[in-house]
Amino acid sequence: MTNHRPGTKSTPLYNSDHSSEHQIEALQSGSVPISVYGLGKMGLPLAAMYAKTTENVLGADVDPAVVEELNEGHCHVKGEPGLPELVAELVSNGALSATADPLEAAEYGIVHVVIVPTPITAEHEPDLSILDAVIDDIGSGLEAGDIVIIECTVPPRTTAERVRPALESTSGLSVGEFGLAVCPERTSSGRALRDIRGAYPKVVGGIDAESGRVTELIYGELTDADVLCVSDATTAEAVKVFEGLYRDVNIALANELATMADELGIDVLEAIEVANTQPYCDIHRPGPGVGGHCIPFYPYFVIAPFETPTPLLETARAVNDSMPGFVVEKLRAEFEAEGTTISEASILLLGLTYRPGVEEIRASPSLALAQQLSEQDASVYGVDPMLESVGEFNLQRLSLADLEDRLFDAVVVVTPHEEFESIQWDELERESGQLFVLDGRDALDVAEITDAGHRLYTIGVGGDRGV
Ligand SMILES: NC(=O)C1=CN([C@@H]2O[C@H](COP(=O)(O)OP(=O)(O)OC[C@H]3O[C@@H](n4cnc5c(N)ncnc54)[C@H](O)[C@@H]3O)[C@@H](O)[C@H]2O)C=CC1
Ligand SMILES: CC(=O)N[C@@H]1[C@@H](OP(=O)(O)OP(=O)(O)OC[C@H]2O[C@@H](n3ccc(=O)[nH]c3=O)[C@H](O)[C@@H]2O)O[C@H](C(=O)O)[C@@H](O)[C@@H]1O
Repeated sequence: MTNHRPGTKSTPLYNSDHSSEHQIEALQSGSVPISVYGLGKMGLPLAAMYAKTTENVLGADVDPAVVEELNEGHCHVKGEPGLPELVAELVSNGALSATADPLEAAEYGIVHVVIVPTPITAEHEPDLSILDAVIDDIGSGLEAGDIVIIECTVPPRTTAERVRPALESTSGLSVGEFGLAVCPERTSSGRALRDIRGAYPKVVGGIDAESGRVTELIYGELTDADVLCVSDATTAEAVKVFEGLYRDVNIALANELATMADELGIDVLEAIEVANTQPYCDIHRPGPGVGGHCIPFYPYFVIAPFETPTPLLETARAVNDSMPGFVVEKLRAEFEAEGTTISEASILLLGLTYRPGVEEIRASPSLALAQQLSEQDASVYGVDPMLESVGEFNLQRLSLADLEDRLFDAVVVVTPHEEFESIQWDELERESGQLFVLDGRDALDVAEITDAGHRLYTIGVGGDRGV
């Protein structure tokens, strides 16, 4: 991969004297080198889409295995339709390559796209240490005419008050000499290429007007959808976080209503489905918890850094975090009702990642479930076809094949991977009495479970639908 820094074929976009048409032509012809920092579930598809458009992307990732796999034309991200083929094509034609040295990428790119993890700490504070490290790397290679685009999700005001001063101090340049903007990634794993290509508008907010203009021009070439330019960088950050807050609060509403199913004596899922026929109603789906490193984390990007009280966000987090406990209590009550105890039980968790088809375990409900069940001395087992190792979980790993000759007292459907459709429920048995099946995601065929003679409890439905 040759270096296209200014002085050769490179064409800076920020403060460019060229026409927009010339800038777009330069972008499309490989004269605008792009550096993408973070080649994970979001960064790799994004780098690929940038490379497809600009033919000149250097990805940077601190994980040597990620870099090595990419440079061999392999796609380390699972479950993204079209991505393996696209990565292979782009690497073979020289449009995409990777380095384990972010400093090399900082020297290389004119456009610097940042999409690294922005997790929270154990104390529920935003952890921007990785972002800080990348920004320091970029600052060391930043040149006049460059632009930095923050795609990772960050607390509002981060770009204006944390990223900008850091870039200015490490580069010795000021905004006005380089650009800085926010274009939050709104994509979902499992449909990343479709989403990035344009399932919905891209949102762009610049630290200054020229940054907004350049970023709008770039994403206008990347996406088929609209590019919505908002007032400033902080507004763009807030748009992304607000989407996640809406989802967490809405899921909490569904979960709270689901816990009422037994007392109401109705199928709450049916009530939700019919309520949602009203165009102003969009109650989400209840479940055994809310996982991933997005939805459960984003509320803390507002709760922690700001003084304004956020009782709704905190209550929603508490409701969603209580759902694994709701499942454990259901199991305990079931065993108690039959005269046994959870401490004598052998319990199987089906699905350990946070949602089907995505190889991510952060904040997965199964983490809390395994921990809480183990604390009650239950024997806990877990199956997940997406995971090679389950060291983070307090349970014993089983394969789907292992289920044939095992006896369980209860099975909990936490994350219904499509591989579980092959389970022969009539072959699952308990040493004595009925197997108790708790369906956390309304994923099972009721008749199949009850015809097999098992007891079924579905979150949101209660214990006796269809039987
Ligand atoms: N996963 C998702 O569904 C979505 C995630 N996002 C946001 O995108 C960002 C990234 O998320 P994911 O791609 O899911 O994370 P990920 O954990 O899948 O990938 C992150 C990648 O960054 C690399 N990395 C870590 N430190 C680095 C550094 N200092 N320099 C360069 N690379 C480094 C890691 O090795 C890893 O390959 C986060 O801010 C997240 O909130 C936004 C929309 C959707
Ligand atoms: C509004 C929205 O759909 N946001 C998406 C979300 O993707 P993510 O991969 O986190 O999946 P998700 O479907 O939100 O699920 C998160 C968690 O919530 C649970 N969940 C989800 C929806 C629901 O009705 N009930 C429910 O319990 C899921 O099981 C999972 O454990 O968060 C992504 C992100 O911001 O990282 C975002 O880009 C995605 O578009």
